Parts: sequence; C-alpha cells; structure tokens
Amino acid sequence: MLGRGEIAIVGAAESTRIGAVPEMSQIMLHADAALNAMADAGLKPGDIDGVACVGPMMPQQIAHYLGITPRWVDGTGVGGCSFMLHVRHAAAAIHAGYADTILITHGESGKSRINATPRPAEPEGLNGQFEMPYGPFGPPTLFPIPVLRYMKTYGVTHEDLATVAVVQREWAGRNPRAMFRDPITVDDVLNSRMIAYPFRILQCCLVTDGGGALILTRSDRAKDFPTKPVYILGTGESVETNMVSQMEDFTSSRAFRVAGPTAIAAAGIDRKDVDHMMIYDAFAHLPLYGLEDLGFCKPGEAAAFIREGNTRPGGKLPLNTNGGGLSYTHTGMYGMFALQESVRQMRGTAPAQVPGAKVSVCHGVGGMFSASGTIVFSNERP
Ligand SMILES: CC(=O)SCCNC(=O)CCNC(=O)[C@H](O)C(C)(C)COP(=O)(O)OP(=O)(O)OC[C@H]1O[C@@H](n2cnc3c(N)ncnc32)[C@H](O)[C@@H]1OP(=O)(O)O
Repeated sequence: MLGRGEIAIVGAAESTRIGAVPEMSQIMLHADAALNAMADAGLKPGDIDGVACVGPMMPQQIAHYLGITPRWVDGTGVGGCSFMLHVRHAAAAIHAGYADTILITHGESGKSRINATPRPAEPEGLNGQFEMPYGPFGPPTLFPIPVLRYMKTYGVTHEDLATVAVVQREWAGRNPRAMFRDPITVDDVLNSRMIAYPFRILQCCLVTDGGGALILTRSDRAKDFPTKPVYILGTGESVETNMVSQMEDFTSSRAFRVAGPTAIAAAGIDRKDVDHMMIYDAFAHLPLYGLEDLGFCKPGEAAAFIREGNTRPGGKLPLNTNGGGLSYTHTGMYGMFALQESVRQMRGTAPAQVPGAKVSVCHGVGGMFSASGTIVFSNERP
C-alpha cells in the first residue's frame, strides 16, 4: 500500500513563456517545460526512467525528443485532469518499483496552433452522435446545460457566477505572469461579451500556448535534490460520462464526488487542515461544483462562500491563487498549471504566496465533468 508522503515532487516548472508563443510548436513547449523541470531538480534526461503525457502527444514522442528510454510510460488521456491521474499513477508505479524518477509533461500550442493536432470533432463518439446533432458543440455550449440547472435549483444568480471571475482576478493581480491582471467588477463581467448563455467572455477560460512538467521520486531520495520536496499525501481519480447531457445530476459531478473524497481520505486530513486549494476553472461554475462536491461547502452554498470572501486574498480558503484558467493561462488542458501552483504554494515560492500554507488540495476536471482527479500535497512529510 502506497504510504502518505512516500512519493514527492522534486522538480516542477512551466514553459519559459506562456500566452502567445507562436515560435514554438506543441512538442517544443513540452520539451521546454520538461527541461526546465529537470533543471529545477538538477537532473538530466538520462536520469529519468518514466514518462507520462497526454495525447495527442504520445510518451514515445516525448521520450524520443528528450533522449529518454523509459521503463514505464503512461498516456492516460481523460482531458484536462489527465495530469492529476498521471501523478496518481506515477506515485503507484514508483511505489511498485516500476520506475524511480518519473517525468510528467505537457505542452500545448492552444492559441497559435503551431504543429498542433486539429481539435477533433469526433463524430463517431457518443458526444458526436447524441449531443452535437442538437446544437451544442464544444465546452462553452455544453457546460451551460448543467450550469443553468444548478443556478435554478440553488437560486445562484448571474452576479454570483460573475463573482467567481472577479475574485480570481484579484489573485491574478498579484501574479506578474498572469495574462489578465487588471481588477474587474461584477458589472464588468456582466457587461462583457456574451459567449453562450449564461457565460460571458470573462467567465470563460483563456486560450493560450504553454506547458508544464513535474518530476516525481521516492521521498527518501528527496534530500538529494536542490528544491524543497512537496509530498503527495493522497490521490483520487474517477470518470462519469463523456456526455454532459447524461450526467446523473446536473447540480453535482459524480466523478468529483469520488475523486475528491478518495484523495482527502487517503491523505488522512480534515478539510479544515487545507490551507490552499486549486479547482480547475475552465468556466466560472467549476469552482462552485468543486467546493461542494469535495465537501468544503454544502450543496448550493459555494456561491455564498465565495461572495463572503472566503476564497479571496486573506480569506480562510485561498482558491486558484495564480488567477486560474479565467485569468492566468489555460491551454485547453489546464490541470498541469493548477498542479504547478499547488507545488509553488507548498514550496513557499508562489507570487501570491499563502503565508504558512502546509496542505494544498488540487482538483481537476476532464471534459464536461466526464473525468476528475485530485491530489493532496503537503510540505511536511507525515
Ligand atoms: C475541462 C476543460 O478544460 S473544457 C475548456 C476548454 N477550453 C475552452 O473551451 C476554451 C474556452 N474559451 C474560448 O473558447 C474562447 O476564449 C472564447 C470563445 C471564450 C473567446 O474566443 P473568441 O471569441 O475567438 O475571442 P478571441 O480569442 O478572438 O479573443 C478576442 C479578445 O478577447 C480576449 N479574450 C479572449 N478570451 C478571454 C477571456 N476568457 N477573458 C478575457 N479576455 C479574453 C482576447 O485576449 C482578445 O483580446 P485582444 O483582441 O485584445 O487580443
């Protein structure tokens, strides 16, 4: 059985630049982030014996490009939270002895689309057969289906949904690397361009270029590395359905309710022990679902929790402290950036550092609530 804190992150870095990076292709962004993470850990490609990444880039392409011959690979692809699952799988693989030092990497030319695989319409998939014929196509038009039900069930207002973006922009204002840093108001959000009701542009994630990478190894080796180790206390994963129209309950994600509590239980922590949280925010409603489904708020109470200031700078549960996908960056698969911010917070090196933070929960979504992954980190080994 994998022990709490048995595995640690010993290298973590983003690509040198994020945003618009038209001179770099998808694989170059991968490699840039991977080499930055290796430099962070004081390692060379030959020191890595496990590689994980998400399609369309395959582990063999990354391994070849970097000159690595791994003895363990993982290409699990469940959308934006794939990296949380890679962390979970890598921790288990190291525990099992399948690899010693695993690189998890991501790169995406989401904005510039340089040597990037075209986004598939997937007419053969369930979504293509049973949802697209009725009109919704892509995340901005699929996510409104559950959100509108959620708002009606719990009396959550457009102002509440706007407040999520306003608070995250407050965090982004403290982060020099964030794409958007100027403060915004609820009125700014509600007056911004309508994308797909109820989402306005300021409630939708950005589309950017960038990458990130993590390096994991056994915690008892961590003293050999130059950076402060960040211990993995617990992990969880789940999938529900890749058709948003077939969710069991539009006001809650079954995958979230499995992945989050699994990770928290494995970590052996109480929710009150959590000092910092990242919840993948492709659109403004996701932090509300995350707070509720992971048990930090009762159903229907997350909007009030955010409105009352609990997640903003100085609040009792700082959330999405890099500015999130709404203001920091979002390559289409944001999970890697949420993990990077949790690691920075645990190292004490985040631009908007939460003073004294010891436990961070990082929660991701894949597709339209179709998958979920959660990691609990700490800078203290149990
Ligand atoms: C689980 C998941 O992760 S699912 C999520 C996957 N990701 C997505 O679906 C991406 C969602 N976002 C989008 O599709 C797009 O950003 C949209 C539809 C919201 C806007 O796209 P477009 O209408 O094409 O806008 P476009 O990209 O041309 O940008 C127009 C302007 O708005 C700005 N802008 C674009 N998005 C945002 C945003 N979210 N917030 C603030 N400004 C924005 C751009 O910087 C640009 O400004 P400029 O003219 O000064 O350069």
